[in-house]
Amino acid sequence: MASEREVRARLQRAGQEHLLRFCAELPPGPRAALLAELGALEPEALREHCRRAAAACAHPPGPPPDLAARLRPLPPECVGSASRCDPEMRRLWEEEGFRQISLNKVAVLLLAGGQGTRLGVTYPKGMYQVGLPSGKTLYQLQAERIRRVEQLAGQRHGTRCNVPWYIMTSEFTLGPTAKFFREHDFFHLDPSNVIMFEQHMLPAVTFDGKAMLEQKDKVAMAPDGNGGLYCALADHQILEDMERRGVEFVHVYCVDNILVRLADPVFIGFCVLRGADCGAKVVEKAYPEEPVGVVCQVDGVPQVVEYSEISPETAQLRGSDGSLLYGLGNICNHFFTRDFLRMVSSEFEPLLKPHVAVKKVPYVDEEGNPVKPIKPNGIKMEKFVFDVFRFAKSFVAFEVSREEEFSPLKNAASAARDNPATTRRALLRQHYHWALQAGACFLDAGGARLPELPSLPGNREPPAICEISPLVSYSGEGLEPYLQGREFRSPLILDENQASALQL
Ligand SMILES: CC(=O)N[C@H]1[C@@H](OP(=O)(O)O)O[C@H](CO)[C@@H](O)[C@@H]1O
Repeated sequence: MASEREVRARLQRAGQEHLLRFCAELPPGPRAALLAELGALEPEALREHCRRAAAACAHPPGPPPDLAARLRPLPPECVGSASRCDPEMRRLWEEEGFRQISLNKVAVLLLAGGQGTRLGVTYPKGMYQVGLPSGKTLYQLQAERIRRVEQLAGQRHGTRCNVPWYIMTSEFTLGPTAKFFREHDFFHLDPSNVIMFEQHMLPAVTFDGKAMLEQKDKVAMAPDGNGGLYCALADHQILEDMERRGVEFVHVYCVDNILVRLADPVFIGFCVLRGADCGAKVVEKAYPEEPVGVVCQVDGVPQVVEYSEISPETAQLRGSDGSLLYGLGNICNHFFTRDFLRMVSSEFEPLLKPHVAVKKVPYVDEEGNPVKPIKPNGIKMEKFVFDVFRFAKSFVAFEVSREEEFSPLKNAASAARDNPATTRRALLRQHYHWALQAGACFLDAGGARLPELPSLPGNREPPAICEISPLVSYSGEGLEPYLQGREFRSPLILDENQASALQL
């Protein structure tokens, strides 16, 4: 381990010697921990990181002044749609997706390094359960969708196949996530097909370019954003692992969308048949200020303009048909070929510009007292996963229905949107709808038929509670043998046991 003198010399080179100001008074254990943490920071990179953070912060906040003039909607030929296409076309995409899955060429990759600050939990978001009757967490729903999609592909092609699950965690989420998976027996997935790896952390920086101490013996560190993926892929030889397994196509997604379709065969098939190296699933934005990035072109190349970086005027622009001009909302579900990921990790990653987030960062003051700031005091620098779209040779966007595929858990219960209640409702409405489509009928306590969904406002609870295990149905398929022509009273929990009982 590096000595204090060595660490001090390195920090001097980075202009960050103040990080050692409490070192002399620390007991041996914490002192060694601090020196180890600081010794791992590469001086030139640290200097550059702090310089960039302060420089970026010196610019006025908000979108770059010339951005609006450089934006264009994506050309229609780059955009496909799952909901507004010929059903035969959709069938072909799905068929192709299943074929690739059955050949073990598809993996999923979860971005799960975030801290869940908005949700207000101290554990990884994937461990959250939104109050479904089954009590399932986001991780469990995702694991079960993987198992079901493997099963469906296997049945179609008479094979046994695997969809490896890569999970990018951070210093905050790796320990608890790994423990949670072990405690739940990997949700009956083969542990050798669940590969966790860690993204980097970067110091938070003051407005004048000084890395911050969170405690006397600990630097205030934050994950380097979901675009930290590309460094992490290289650091942990993940692409080599994919190559060994024969994976060619990767579905990258973020943890919080309760309706996420892992390795969605329709999306995979669409991207593969289009010959795309990079793709993004989108939904139509619900309203101009919705906090989703928009997929569009900047200077003629595909890009996502994040919700924090688009001006309200641009967000409100409408086309001649009255719809939002920049209305393709990014739902953080991306398709990449392994080749594309290799190119990005080995060549283009250094070109990704970090984005600046000004945040409230807990720190210790000059006397060493811990302070919880009430206003933003520090800068976190994050790379964004979608910033690589501009390097694609063939980029496509794929529009899907919000009701079927997008309901993110971002906020605590007190927020009006994207909270535990809205995500639970979105899933239960979907399952109620699937059950009706499969020919089920729900009765109220007095035995009268309950209504179908389309007549109900979007924000209402479904008339009856129906939760369908992903192990029984991935996207509404295959439910008729259990439900057709049958009457149910709320709640109907259709898990594997109930399904077998109903089939008898
Ligand atoms: C950097 C990044 O990936 N931002 C994504 C991501 O936003 P967060 O607010 O960071 O969760 O998810 C949104 C969809 O839920 C998507 O619209 C947005 O562009």
